[in-house]
Amino acid sequence: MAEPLVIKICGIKTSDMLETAIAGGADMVGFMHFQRSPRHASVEEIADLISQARGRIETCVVLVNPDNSCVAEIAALGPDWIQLHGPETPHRVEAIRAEAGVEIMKALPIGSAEDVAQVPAFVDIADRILVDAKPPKGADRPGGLGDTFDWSLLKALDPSIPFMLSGGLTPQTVADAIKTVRPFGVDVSSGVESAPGVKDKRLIEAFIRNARAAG
Ligand SMILES: O=C(O)c1ccccc1N[C@@H]1O[C@H](COP(=O)(O)O)[C@@H](O)[C@H]1O
Repeated sequence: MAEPLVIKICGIKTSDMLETAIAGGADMVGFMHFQRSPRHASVEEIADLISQARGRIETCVVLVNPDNSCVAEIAALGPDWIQLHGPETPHRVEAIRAEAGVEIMKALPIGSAEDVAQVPAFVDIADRILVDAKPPKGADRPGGLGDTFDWSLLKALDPSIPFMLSGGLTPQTVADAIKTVRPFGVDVSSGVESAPGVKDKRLIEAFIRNARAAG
């Protein structure tokens, strides 16, 4: 039997929206710890959210090219996952994984066939691969921009490599994405917001409902 689709709602900042994701049936929530993000949450806020979520839904803290002290501070909060969403090399991902002692999801930006060719180098190092839209030149952050990418590029990926899909997904597009790309899971942030950093209960519920129906 096929594995059930993993649904991740990312950029949660409030207790209410965490409850919405849990009640809606998401598998995983993400908390951003990156100052330039409109979804940034402090270490203290993330600690409270992880406590609220523990044993109810998987938690993931998103970091961008973190130094060792940041990794240690976040790992001490006991998330299930750390998502690395910066230009971390395979060597650095390996070191962070050893340092953190939690599962690592490596986000990889996709904008060309060359980007897809980078994916296999991370497969045996990260616990999970997340593919995302490559940000435009000059973007102030490497993700969470609501941009999508040409999913047909992923046809070049070895079909035995499981991955999660992100990048501009919305309640309206997630079913098509699942049917077209056949990812292991889906991840959304901007597409379930009414304004940057402001999650919308009805959009979160609709995203989960539509993803489940398609997956
Ligand atoms: O959300 C952000 O601001 C962000 C900043 C830096 C790195 C990653 C970020 N977001 C992650 O990007 C993907 C896709 O997001 P979207 O659905 O296109 O908005 C997702 O994992 C976000 O959590």
